[in-house]
Amino acid sequence: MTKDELRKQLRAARREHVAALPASMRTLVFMRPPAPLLKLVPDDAIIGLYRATATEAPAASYARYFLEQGHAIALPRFADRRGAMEFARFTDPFEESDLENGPFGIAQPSATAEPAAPDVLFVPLVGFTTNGARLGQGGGHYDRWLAANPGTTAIGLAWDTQLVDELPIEPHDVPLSAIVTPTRIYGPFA
Ligand SMILES: Nc1nc2c(c(=O)[nH]1)N(C=O)[C@@H](CNc1ccc(C(=O)N[C@@H](CCC(=O)O)C(=O)O)cc1)CN2
Ligand SMILES: Nc1ncnc2c1ncn2[C@@H]1O[C@H](COP(=O)(O)OP(=O)(O)OP(=O)(O)O)[C@@H](O)[C@H]1O
Repeated sequence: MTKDELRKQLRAARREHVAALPASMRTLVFMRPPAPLLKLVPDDAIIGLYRATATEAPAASYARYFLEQGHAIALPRFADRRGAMEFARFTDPFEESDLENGPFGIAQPSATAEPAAPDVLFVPLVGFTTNGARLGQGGGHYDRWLAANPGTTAIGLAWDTQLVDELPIEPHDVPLSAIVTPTRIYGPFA
């Protein structure tokens, strides 16, 4: 199957999976990072997160958790749809008062928010494999950012239905260090 065919199938599976979850359940998963993964997070690490869409694994509790642990939080920001992805500080994960509408229909830090490059980056995904391969939205945003910032530890957050046996891998695809689902931790991979 091509990446586009896989995306179509996996997005549909993700939508159905989330629609079948009671709203109360959706808010109770991904409450905080599992202990084995915290070993990948240095005390002074800047934590990159994302502002989840309705069907992605929710990342809001992680933002609040890491903020309370004293970490700086950063979210993706785009000047416009064609621009490169950068990261900027997210200081209010409780009220989200410092976010504004972004070009992909995803809230993002305002243009005046201070740039900050994550050391540990939690990423959304469309599909993943047990050994850390990742299929994204197809924009190449994360792959390009990770190629330009090679020291970054990238960790996927996903629903279990996003697991696939195999993904077509291209040379630019950057593997994940670990993936967290509501039932499992895959990795950390050496
Ligand atoms: N929550 C979130 N934030 C993110 C990403 C993401 O995947 N999820 N990105 C990852 O790169 C970057 C934004 N880039 C994006 C590139 C393409 C599409 C996109 O094609 N979205 C589909 C909708 C897919 C669906 O929800 O079924 C679309 O607009 O048709 C979205 C974001 C950074 N921020
Ligand atoms: N490091 C890179 N340098 C230049 N182009 C890149 C790089 N990484 C990815 N691309 C380009 O981005 C496009 C999308 O790539 P791909 O289908 O692998 O995206 P994805 O992994 O699903 O998306 P994302 O990384 O945003 O989650 C492709 O045209 C690819 O050539």
